[in-house]
Formats: sequence, structure tokens, C-alpha cells
Amino acid sequence: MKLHLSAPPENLLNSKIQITGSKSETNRSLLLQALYPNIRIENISNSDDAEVMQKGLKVAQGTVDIHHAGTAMRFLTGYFASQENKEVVLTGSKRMTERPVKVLVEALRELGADIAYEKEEGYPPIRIKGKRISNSKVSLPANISSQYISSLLLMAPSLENGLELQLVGKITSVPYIKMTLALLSQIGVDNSFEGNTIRVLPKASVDDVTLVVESDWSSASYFYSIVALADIGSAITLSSYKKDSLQGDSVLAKIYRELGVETSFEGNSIRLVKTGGPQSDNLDVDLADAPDIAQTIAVTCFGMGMGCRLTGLHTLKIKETDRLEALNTELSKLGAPISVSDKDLTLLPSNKINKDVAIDTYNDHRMAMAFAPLALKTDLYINDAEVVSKSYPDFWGDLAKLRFLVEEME
Ligand SMILES: O=C(O)C1=C[C@@H](OP(=O)(O)O)[C@@H](O)[C@H](O)C1
Ligand SMILES: C=C(OP(=O)(O)O)C(=O)O
Repeated sequence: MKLHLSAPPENLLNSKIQITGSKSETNRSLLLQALYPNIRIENISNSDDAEVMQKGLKVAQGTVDIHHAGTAMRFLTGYFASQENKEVVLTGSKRMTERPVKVLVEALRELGADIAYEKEEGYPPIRIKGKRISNSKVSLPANISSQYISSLLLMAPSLENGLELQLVGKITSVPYIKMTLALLSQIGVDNSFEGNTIRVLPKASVDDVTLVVESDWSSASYFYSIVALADIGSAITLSSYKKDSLQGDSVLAKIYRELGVETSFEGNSIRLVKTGGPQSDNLDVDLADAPDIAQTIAVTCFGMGMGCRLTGLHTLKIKETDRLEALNTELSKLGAPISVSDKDLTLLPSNKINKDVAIDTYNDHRMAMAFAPLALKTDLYINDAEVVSKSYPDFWGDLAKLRFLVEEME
């Protein structure tokens, strides 16, 4: 599906959008619920990634296809490794077979798991024969993906001896590890994270508990971008959010303040208001803790005519697509003075935006959603716009609610 987007006819005033639960919190909560069925979950994500996770957790034998969902791939690997009497082949989209799992598989094998590569060493598909796991100590590199660590931590309380992880190297995407530990704490599992050591104690059962998933901050990023690119006075209200978020992407409030967007909490909603122009003509930010908002921020800066230097982006190459290359290609098509390395992105200030460009999305939901706000500056097209369903199936409908023109071309 190719979409034609153009700006709403008038200012965005008092628009309200309800975003569903964080896909990261949802997929963790679903896994914990599979281990402890008396956990209840509220405000679950309606994303494809949460749906494949739910389906995957129900399988006992055969093939589990998790499509594009990185968290489902990694979290289910740890889960099935410790599920006696289950044997599955975990696979996914073509891109998923290019996203590495070696660090996780090696750590699980050291713990005693039985996992074999079906095709290429280090990559899905993988065959997992569930086993009772009694080893409890393992070390693993922490600089490639935090999802490997979260996968081990989520299964840890169900192991007879719990788990002690030694993280080697610079730890990436740290807030996601802390989110996993916080959810373990919420269900009453003791854990600690000191220096490079994480410990999780075993727990045979948990008390009845309801996990209330906060709405998705990564999805909120596209509305931050819209407000930043809109006229002064524009405002959007998003729900349901918490001040003490578990999601690292909540750093958006701080970053977008530099771009003239103020965030205030009103009950469980956040109100984003464009109060002024950017604080400088260049934004410098390290996104090692919040990699999923890199595309949004790069496009916002471009749309505002600002420069930016985004660092800490070493994980972007192994996400849904090589996001650094994808940003380089698509922003260049729009006329942006951009350069990328394998871990950072530099954009120079420029006021020129090429018209009527069709943005390619590379099977990456965030490419589609990150470029959409630019419609406030110029008409544009989004190719394969249905990709958004990976994390935010209602995205185009919500954009239409803001009175953007969202027109299906083919
Ligand atoms: O644990 C999670 O829920 C996630 C961790 C991050 O991945 P990396 O740790 O691979 O950077 C993030 O990019 C992804 O969207 C979700
Ligand atoms: C990287 C992402 O997801 P995952 O790794 O779970 O596929 C994302 O949603 O931006």
C-alpha cells in the first residue's frame, strides 16, 4: 500500500490520541504470564509483535514463525530452552534470519540448553529441545543487543537455581534491561544489578498480580515530531503515560524540549505543546539508551532545518533493516546533507526539502512512521505503508484523526 500524505488544513489544537501498551512491556509481561499463569495484564499492545508473541507462547511442538519481531525471537529462545517436553523451530521473516542470535544461543548452551542452527550458524531458524536447566552462572557480551540479556532474565526465576549473569563490554540499551528487572520486581522476584553482575533468584510461584502496561513511548515519538514541526501553539494529548516510566524512550520529553516542545502530565495523559523554536540550530544526543527513536529525531531535525549529531547508534544496523543506511538513502532523496558511519549520523542544517518524494520503508515500521510527520512541511508518499502494524497498527488512522490527508494510492 502506497500512501499520499499532506498536512492538516488547520492547526493541531487539543487533539487526543490513545496509544496502546508498550510492545516491550507487553512481550515481557506475556512471557512472565506463561511462566506464572495467575499474572493478569492490562493495556496490552495491539501490535503484530505482541500477537506473534501470544501465539508463539501457546505452541508446544513444531514451527513458530515470529515474522519481524526481534523481542519475540529472543525472548522465546530463552523460554523454550527451559520448557521440558517442548520442541520447536523458531523462525521468522527473511530479515529475521539475518538478525544475530549467537550470543544468546551460546549463553543458553553454556547453561545446558539444547539448541541447534537449522541453516546458518549464529542466525535463526533454530531448533530448541526444551530441557531442565540447572546451571546458573554465565557471562555474555552486552554490547550487541540487550534483548539477549532480557531473554535470560525473563526465564531466570523459573530455573531451579535462578541466574547470575556477568555482562562483558559496554552495556547497550540499558533501560530495556532495567525494564525487565523492574517487571520481575513487580511480580515479586528478587533481583539485583550491581556493576556488571545481574542476579535473579528462583521463584516457584507468584501472588496474584496485575501488570498495567504503560502506553508505548516509541509510538509517542511520532507525535513529538509532529508537534515539533507544527506551528507554535499546536498541541496533542496522548494517553496513558506514567511519570516514572520503565521505558527509556520516555527521554523524548527531555530531547524534544530542546526542539521547542514542552511536555506536561495531566493525570495519566501527556500534553505536548509547541511553545517556541529550537534552542539551537544543532542537536547533539547519544541514543545508546534509546535506539528506537533515532529515526524520528533525525527526520524532525531535518524538517526543522536543523543539524544534528546522533551517536550511540551501533545497534541500528541489525534492526528491522540497516537503519543508518535506510536513513541515509531516504533523507538524501529529500535533499538532506547527511552522512552516516556504522554508529552515528550527522545532518547539517538546511532549509531545502525536495517535493513529492516517495519514501521506501525497507520492511521497517519506524521508517514509515518517522517520515510521516514531514507531511507538515511538504507532500510526500510512503511506500509499503502497512509495515506500521509491527508496533502501531492504528498509526495511519490516528494520523487521519489529526486531519492529515492520508490517501491510498495503490
Ligand atoms: O528489549 C526490548 O524490548 C527492546 C530492546 C531494544 O533492542 P536492542 O537491545 O537490541 O537494542 C529495542 O531496540 C527494541 O525495539 C526493543
Ligand atoms: C528494533 C525494534 O524491534 P525488535 O528488535 O523487537 O524487532 C523496534 O521496534 O524498533
